[in-house]
Amino acid sequence: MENETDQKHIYRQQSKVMKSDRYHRNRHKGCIIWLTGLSGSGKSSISFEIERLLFERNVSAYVLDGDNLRHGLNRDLGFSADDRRENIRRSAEAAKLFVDAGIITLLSLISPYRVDRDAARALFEAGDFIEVYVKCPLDVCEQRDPKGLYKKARTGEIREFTGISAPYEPPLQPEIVIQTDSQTLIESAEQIMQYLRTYQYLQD
Ligand SMILES: Nc1ncnc2c1ncn2[C@@H]1O[C@H](COP(=O)(O)OS(=O)(=O)O)[C@@H](OP(=O)(O)O)[C@H]1O
Ligand SMILES: Nc1ncnc2c1ncn2[C@@H]1O[C@H](COP(=O)(O)OP(=O)(O)O)[C@@H](O)[C@H]1O
Repeated sequence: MENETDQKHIYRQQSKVMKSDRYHRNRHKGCIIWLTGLSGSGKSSISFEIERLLFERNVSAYVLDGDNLRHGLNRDLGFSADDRRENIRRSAEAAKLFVDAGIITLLSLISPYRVDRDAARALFEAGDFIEVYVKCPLDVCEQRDPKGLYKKARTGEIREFTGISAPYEPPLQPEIVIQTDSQTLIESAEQIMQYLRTYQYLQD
């Protein structure tokens, strides 16, 4: 690390507001719901649907969407394995700030490499990280092709496209698996809402 010496002189500052204080005030926990899956599997649709459902219940929730982050914070990054790793690292660090603030944070990123997702998980306390595998066969994603990207990947106009010319490693032990080729969007969102209620992320 180029600034290892400088890092030695940086100290963590402690908030006077405890995590439990926020939980009691907000009546819900802060956590990260990490949605991983192929392009077109349904990550964004599900995230924004849950954000709306939670908002209607007066729960603080916010979506950090991979596409949107790549317009700002991550605009300098492409799709090589190294750039994806940095994309995921920065996004996870940003999400951690939201979680510390007590917000239910939905992060939808293809995040194709297991090692990168595991590194993200390691940033969070046990129970604060909910990995959701948004599972959908490649041929169904390709048929949906909501942005016409698979077509471009097949002609070679887009290189290193996940599922076509770059790998996707499915999670081994995600907290939730959502099968979006056999469910409606509403059913998929409800599956995550049910998890939040069952494990008391929501108090009422
Ligand atoms: N080469 C390549 N591979 C995959 N995806 C591509 C590529 N080029 C552009 N896009 C568009 O970028 C979105 C994926 O960005 P992410 O930040 O989620 O990707 S990653 O987590 O860093 O792998 C992805 O969004 P979603 O379709 O919502 O998944 C695509 O719209
Ligand atoms: N159960 C489901 N959950 C989420 N999306 C679904 C589902 N069934 C069909 N879809 C459709 O699949 C597409 C998924 O696109 P999108 O949410 O942009 O995926 P991603 O963010 O993973 O690229 C949308 O057109 C959506 O309406």
